[in-house]
Amino acid sequence: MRPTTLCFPVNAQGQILLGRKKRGFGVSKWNGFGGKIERGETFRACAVRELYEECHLIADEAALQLVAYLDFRFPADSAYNHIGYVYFLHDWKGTVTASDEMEPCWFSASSLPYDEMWKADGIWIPMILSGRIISGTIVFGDDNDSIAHTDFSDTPGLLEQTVPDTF
Ligand SMILES: COc1nc(N)nc2c1ncn2[C@H]1C[C@H](O)[C@@H](COP(=O)(O)OP(=O)(O)OP(=O)(O)O)O1
Repeated sequence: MRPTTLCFPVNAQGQILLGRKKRGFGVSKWNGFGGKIERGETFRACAVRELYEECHLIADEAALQLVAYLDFRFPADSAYNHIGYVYFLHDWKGTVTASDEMEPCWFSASSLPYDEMWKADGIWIPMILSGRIISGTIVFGDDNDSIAHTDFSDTPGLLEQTVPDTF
């Protein structure tokens, strides 16, 4: 799978905007907004484009706050293997509206719907909500859904890699 981005808008009350995925990878799960990078894009350009496509918020690349680098591994089906950069966003233009891909909803940071999210989200999202900047590997089980293993470390000063030109 091509490299991805994931963006979590955070409003002035500290609420997090999630979207319920209507189709594709992770369908029916709540998640941040993002998707696969397109040829010639930077990670930040991908994050800005996907945010607009999925909930119609308009972001400036410079406003994206990089908080995590994740390496998602699926030993049972390596075609799903991918990396992703995760951003918080506190400043945007426009109004949140649904798209054909996501049904958006604001959640209190202390009551995110982890039961209806990717299973590892309940491990790493609390880390970034507490202010940590992390890099991690998440290894999924044979069902490509349960967690076999995770490994996270603090990486202050995290920066995006150059986009590989091999995907
Ligand atoms: C496997 O664990 C994951 N956890 C979380 N929280 N988010 C994940 C995981 N794996 C992928 N993601 C994110 C990364 C992207 O934001 C989306 C997947 O993007 P998608 O496949 O929908 O990409 P698009 O380019 O939007 O899709 P189309 O090809 O349908 O346009 O999930």
